[in-house]
Amino acid sequence: MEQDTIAAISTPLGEGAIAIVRLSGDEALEIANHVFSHKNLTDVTSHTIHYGTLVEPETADKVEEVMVSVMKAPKTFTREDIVEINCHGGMVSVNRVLQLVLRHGARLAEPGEFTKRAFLNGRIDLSQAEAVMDLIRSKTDRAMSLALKQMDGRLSQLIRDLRQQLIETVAHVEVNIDYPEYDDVEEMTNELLKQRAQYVKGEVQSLLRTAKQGKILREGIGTAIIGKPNVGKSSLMNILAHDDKAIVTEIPGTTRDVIEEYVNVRGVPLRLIDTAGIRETEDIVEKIGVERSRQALQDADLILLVLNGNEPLTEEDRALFEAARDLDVIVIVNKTDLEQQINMDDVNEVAQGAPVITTSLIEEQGIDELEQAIADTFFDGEVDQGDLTYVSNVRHIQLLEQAQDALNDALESLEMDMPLDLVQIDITRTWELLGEIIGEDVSDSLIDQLFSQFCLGK
Ligand SMILES: Nc1nc2c(c(=O)[nH]1)N(C=O)[C@@H](CNc1ccc(C(=O)N[C@@H](CCC(=O)O)C(=O)O)cc1)CN2
Ligand SMILES: Nc1nc2c(ncn2[C@@H]2O[C@H](COP(=O)(O)OP(=O)(O)OP(=O)(O)O)[C@@H](O)[C@H]2O)c(=O)[nH]1
Ligand SMILES: [Mg+2]
Repeated sequence: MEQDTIAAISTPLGEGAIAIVRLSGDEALEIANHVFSHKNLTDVTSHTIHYGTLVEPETADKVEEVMVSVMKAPKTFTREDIVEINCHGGMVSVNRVLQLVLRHGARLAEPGEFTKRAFLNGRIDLSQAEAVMDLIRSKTDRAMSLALKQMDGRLSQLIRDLRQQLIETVAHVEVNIDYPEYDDVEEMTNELLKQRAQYVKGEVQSLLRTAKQGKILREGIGTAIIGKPNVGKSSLMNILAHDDKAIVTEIPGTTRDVIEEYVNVRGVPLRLIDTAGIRETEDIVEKIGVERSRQALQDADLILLVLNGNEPLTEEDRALFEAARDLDVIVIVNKTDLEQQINMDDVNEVAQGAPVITTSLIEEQGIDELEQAIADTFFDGEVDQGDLTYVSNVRHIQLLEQAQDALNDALESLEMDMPLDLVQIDITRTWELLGEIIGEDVSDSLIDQLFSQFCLGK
């Protein structure tokens, strides 16, 4: 495929030891060679790196001292010729190098265009390309492992197998209709279709079942720590994060704003949010903080509701339970090192079956039990089934749900002995929907939109 040569800065902008300007396309080598002195880059062995200087070709003015990697098609990231110029990391240096190659025949790449070329040139499919973006955005170990698996093409392979099954079924039905060998061909075909549709539906459903965990592994569980002022919310944040991120003092109303931190609890990634203690207040700053806490509570997947065991349960506490009513809640009765004033029967009653854990955060008591309760809530006690293929991408989940609907339509038509060509339409539709996950038959505008979400130089 004839492609113009693109260039971009592929490392983050800012000061660093080294920065990379990457070129991809038919003229990558020529362009780089044109501004490189010391050596002819067009006849070096592929996948080698070369020391030299970049110069302004007209004036021979030195622009930068660099290392240049040469990777010839097709065994490259884009399947095109790639040149990577390793220059000194600094805003001016790297921009100079980029400007130099742009002035000598390269075009500035769009966001995601390198990966888009890898897709268009068939090195990876769409779900693998999306995984590249997920990998870059990963904020937890788990999220990264998940992205890596998807880059491997696990999901793609599964989807391909299912599509193969569907297309074979369609072909089978055609043959049966066109060349009926037996008298009861209608019935047999009906039976075959039913079996296959059921099988594919089962696979689609089991993929969808991983979606909740996939989303969690990807984004982390939005976990809000709520409670009255001074009960120990920030102390809990710090203990789970193994870091003194939040300020802890004996003054109620210490936390004024929402503090966020990614933490890993027994393999469960949490996006932990420490909030301002919720109470009626006249202090303007605190008031805003309290409002944000209420918002955080709305957005959360899991609530850690902290109570002070050294005080009786108050109306304010009960109001918090009310606010968290329909969410996953873990109740923490803190400060067990002090005299117990709270009535545990009351707590268990308002908890309505939610786990209740007692802790002394100051003496680090009860932390294990709490961590276990968090893990249990989301993985039913078992952490990670390593070989599951997770779907975590919203686009994929939507397509799978639509495929499930189409399969249900097909099965319903079969149940009602509808004409087989009607069933075929639903099966073909399923085949198309699954194809969109891996990028077969997707429109240019969808492709543009997906890749534009990438960062520059990727
Ligand atoms: N300097 C640099 N480091 C980088 C990248 C890069 O583009 N440049 N990558 C950018 O994301 C990642 C590595 N990803 C890559 C993925 C595939 C191929 C590649 O050439 N694949 C060929 C053949 C590989 C071989 O077996 O030799 C292929 O699949 O055909 C290269 C890099 C991370 N590190
Ligand atoms: N005795 C005792 N004190 C604790 C315990 N946990 C926290 N504290 C103390 O309680 C006080 C308040 O703790 P924080 O973690 O700041 O409480 P908070 O809920 O974040 O408070 P606000 O941000 O003001 O809403 C501090 O003096 C902590 O040292 C505990 O288990 N036992
Ligand atoms: Mg606090």
